[in-house]
Amino acid sequence: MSSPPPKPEVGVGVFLLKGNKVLLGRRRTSVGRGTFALPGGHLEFGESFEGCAAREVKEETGLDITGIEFMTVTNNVVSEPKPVQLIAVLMRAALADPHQAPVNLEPEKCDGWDWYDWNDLPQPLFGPLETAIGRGLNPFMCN
Ligand SMILES: Nc1nc2c([nH]c(=O)n2[C@H]2C[C@H](O)[C@@H](COP(=O)(O)OP(=O)(O)OP(=O)(O)O)O2)c(=O)[nH]1
Ligand SMILES: [Mg+2]
Repeated sequence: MSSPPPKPEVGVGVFLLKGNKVLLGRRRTSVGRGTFALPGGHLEFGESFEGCAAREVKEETGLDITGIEFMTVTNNVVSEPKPVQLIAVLMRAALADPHQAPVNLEPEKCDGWDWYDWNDLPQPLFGPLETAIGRGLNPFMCN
């Protein structure tokens, strides 16, 4: 008998904006390894999207964020290294302290954080992020 398909995962990703730049880090984890993605992670039981965004950014970068707003939801099936359906709630936010610098607090998951010009994003982007931007998502535009 074949095993049942895996349950979809719910994640929250954060466009952290500074001037015309966005914070990205290259993933070391198996899903999307080697691609540039937003800080973020899995929604915990009972958590709000804003709460998850603030917690994950703090855990991964040490940064405190403010002005956290919902942008959109993505829904992707990734087949490597194993099939998984990723539901990502994408938020945007700003630095609470514009002088605070990111620290790579989970080096087993990320090569390091850096600010990238929105008009000159690094490649390759994490698939679900690439898809959302390719559809016209722009966190610098009002919605
Ligand atoms: N970080 C991040 N995750 C994203 C993006 N787009 C997207 O679909 N996701 C999905 C992939 C994962 O299924 C989910 C959680 O993100 P993650 O892979 O960074 O999770 P994590 O290890 O930091 O989380 P955790 O288990 O420690 O809570 O969100 C994105 O741009 N950035
Ligand atoms: Mg993460």
